[in-house]
Amino acid sequence: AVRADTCLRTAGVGSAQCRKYRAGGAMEGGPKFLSQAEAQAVDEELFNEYKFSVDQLMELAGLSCATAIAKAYPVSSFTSNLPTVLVVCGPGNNGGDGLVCARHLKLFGYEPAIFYPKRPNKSLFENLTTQCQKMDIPFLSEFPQEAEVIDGAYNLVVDAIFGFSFKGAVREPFGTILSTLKHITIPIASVDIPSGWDVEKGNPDGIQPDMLISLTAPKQSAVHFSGRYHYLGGRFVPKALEKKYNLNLPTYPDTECVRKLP
Ligand SMILES: NC(=O)C1=CN([C@@H]2O[C@H](COP(=O)(O)OP(=O)(O)OC[C@H]3O[C@@H](n4cnc5c(N)ncnc54)[C@H](O)[C@@H]3O)[C@@H](O)[C@H]2O)[C@@H](O)CC1
Ligand SMILES: [K+]
Repeated sequence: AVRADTCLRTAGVGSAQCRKYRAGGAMEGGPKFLSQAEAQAVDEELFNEYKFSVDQLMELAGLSCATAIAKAYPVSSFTSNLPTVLVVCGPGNNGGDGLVCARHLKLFGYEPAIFYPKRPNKSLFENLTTQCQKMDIPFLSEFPQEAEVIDGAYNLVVDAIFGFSFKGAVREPFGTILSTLKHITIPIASVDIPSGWDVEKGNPDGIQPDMLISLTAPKQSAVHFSGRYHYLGGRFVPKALEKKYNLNLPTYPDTECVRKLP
């Protein structure tokens, strides 16, 4: 859990950010911020004990991301002719969330394009890819090298490269991609964790997204998120599992699949 001393070190005594946290873990009255091991344990339990399938939870996760994006960046807020969005997908389940998110964004009236350079040889990801292709969502064959090209062609970048299983130094081609994303001026919406950030410690030299959609529960690195919009999504956690891990999740409004966090 996030400790008050981490908060004191990074935000300073008496800062608004610091006062939000208390020793031992959670934000005052708010959700617990998970370590990498806790996030992986909750994940395993959802699949092994509660018998959810990956497809099920990925669909809800990706829908949450598209919904949160539509709330923070409605199509009408974009100034360009077309509501274009670039969705960058990584090699694991975070990338799968990105594919689902792109499909729902298309249904919500956006014009997503996907860059998906490392595709796992599994039917789950192949099917999600086919669904997007058949919905006329273009897949880019190359990543734009210049930040200005991305700024000119898109209104928003969805970062679905790495989630809670990211470890160590970023390997190619994602190092180059993240370096370019550090220089764009359009907003980045990160799925679960800003890619390239240590799941617990963050990364002060990494990308600085404008939006973070924490799935299931925020991870410890979310303390370092300084963008405008922090949403919680993934409204699928059974009460007994929430209790076991002391997740202290906030309630979602009526039938919403996301909620804004302070
Ligand atoms: N537990 C949950 O509650 C759910 C999790 N979901 C998503 O699943 C994500 C976790 O998915 P995964 O466990 O598949 O892992 P990730 O998608 O976080 O990443 C794993 C992939 O990244 C690669 N990788 C790791 N470190 C790297 C590095 N330094 N350089 C280059 N490549 C690296 C790994 O080889 C692997 O292919 C979550 O963050 C969330 O987005 C959702 O799909 C559904 C529900
Ligand atoms: K991400």
